Amino acid sequence: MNSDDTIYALSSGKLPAGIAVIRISGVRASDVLKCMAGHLPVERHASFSRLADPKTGEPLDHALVLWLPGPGSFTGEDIAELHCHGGRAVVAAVLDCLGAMPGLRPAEPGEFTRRAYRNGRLDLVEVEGLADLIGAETEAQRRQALRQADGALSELYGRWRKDIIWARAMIEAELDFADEEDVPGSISDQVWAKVAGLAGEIERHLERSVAAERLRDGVQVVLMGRPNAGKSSLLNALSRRDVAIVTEEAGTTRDVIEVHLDLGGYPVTLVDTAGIREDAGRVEAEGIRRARQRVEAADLVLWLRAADDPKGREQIVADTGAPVWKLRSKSDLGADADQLDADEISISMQDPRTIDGLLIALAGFVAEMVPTGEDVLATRDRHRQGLKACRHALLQALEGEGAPLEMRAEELRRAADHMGRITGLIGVEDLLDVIFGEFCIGK
Ligand SMILES: Nc1nc2c(ncn2[C@@H]2O[C@H](COP(=O)(O)OP(=O)(O)OP(=O)(O)O)[C@@H](O)[C@H]2O)c(=O)[nH]1
Ligand SMILES: [K+]
Ligand SMILES: [Mg+2]
Repeated sequence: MNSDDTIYALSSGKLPAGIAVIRISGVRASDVLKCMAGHLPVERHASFSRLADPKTGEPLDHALVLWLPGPGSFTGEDIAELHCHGGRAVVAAVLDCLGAMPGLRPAEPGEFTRRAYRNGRLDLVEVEGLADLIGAETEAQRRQALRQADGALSELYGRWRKDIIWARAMIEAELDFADEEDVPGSISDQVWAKVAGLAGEIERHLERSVAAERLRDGVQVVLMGRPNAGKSSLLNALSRRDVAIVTEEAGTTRDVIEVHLDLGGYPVTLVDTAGIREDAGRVEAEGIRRARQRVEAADLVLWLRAADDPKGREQIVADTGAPVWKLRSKSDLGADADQLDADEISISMQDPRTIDGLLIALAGFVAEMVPTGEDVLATRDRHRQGLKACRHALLQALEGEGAPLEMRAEELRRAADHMGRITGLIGVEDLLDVIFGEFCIGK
């Protein structure tokens, strides 16, 4: 794979579609337009053109074409866009012609964005924001991803890195004067006070970022309970879809089933599990093991006991640090309301109001867990690891009081490097394949 090739790909979605957008990036982009559309349009103006096979002259389609010369384009290279009719045969014919042109080859997944990164159009945090924006399923996710893609998080990390570099420069300047006995210590005191302030700021940022990661990945709500408690029925009702199989047979669900919900703009992953019981067969036992595993990562557990199950009460709720909401399911089957424990919520598939009530309560819970407002927060484990390492180096520098200043300055250099690695300014080659592999072809 040559990174200087001109690359092309279908950048729009599944075919057939009304319109298909084919994107070409690289030095040969202008030749593509001249050969296939017969002319190079005015830059950044859409023009209507007849596309033809450059070899045979055979007409292929009528299309809107765009000429977006670098370096001000998305990739920083010359870009041509062909907005053709979205028929499978149309797109196949155009892609065939592109493939037959020398110096052109199909793009790898994420390769357009990779070039944008290489050409300094985006830093790594912005690239990740872009991936999140494409993956965003809810309104709150979209807002958070857009802020990140627009550079708000990069700006914060860039500012912190500059502050650290400044602190190091000041300390190193002090080193140069170290021989002179009566240099007042006040400048270095100020520098260390700033470093301490920054370490505190990073710590608070880390604390709040847990919520941002929840928003990115979705709040995990796990349904548990004995077999036949009505877990799969509840999953279907909450998601208003027929996702999980429901039968009167105990042990119907054997595997973990996930549904993604949008609750008031916030993403929720609802997880249905195998009913927990001791005398399960092999497959079911494996399902129960997986259920217990999922509960470890849960943000909330909904524990169901059926109103007509005398054993329901004995069942011990699984090991979890998450809050547990106790639901008494099938309440239409339980005769007397006094059986309801004070901390139980009563639900029934026969009464849609109970499901609506539960949905509202869930939406409230989820809204509490995810960040509010326009906070700019770390959204990934990668950011968190980098920030922790940076903060650790800052603390080392601060605690080194009495140690040679050279060593403390070296810790500051490390701290700045950790920060630089988050945005991709420093030594990230090993990360690139993972990050760009997240994208689809055509982005
Ligand atoms: N009367 C009544 N029946 C219900 C209610 N909810 C579920 N059921 C019935 O209870 C049976 C079991 O429901 P499921 O949703 O499969 O229960 P489950 O907890 O997923 O069961 P397993 O996957 O086997 O652990 C089915 O026959 C459902 O139709 C309810 O609110 N009222
Ligand atoms: K069942
Ligand atoms: Mg089930």
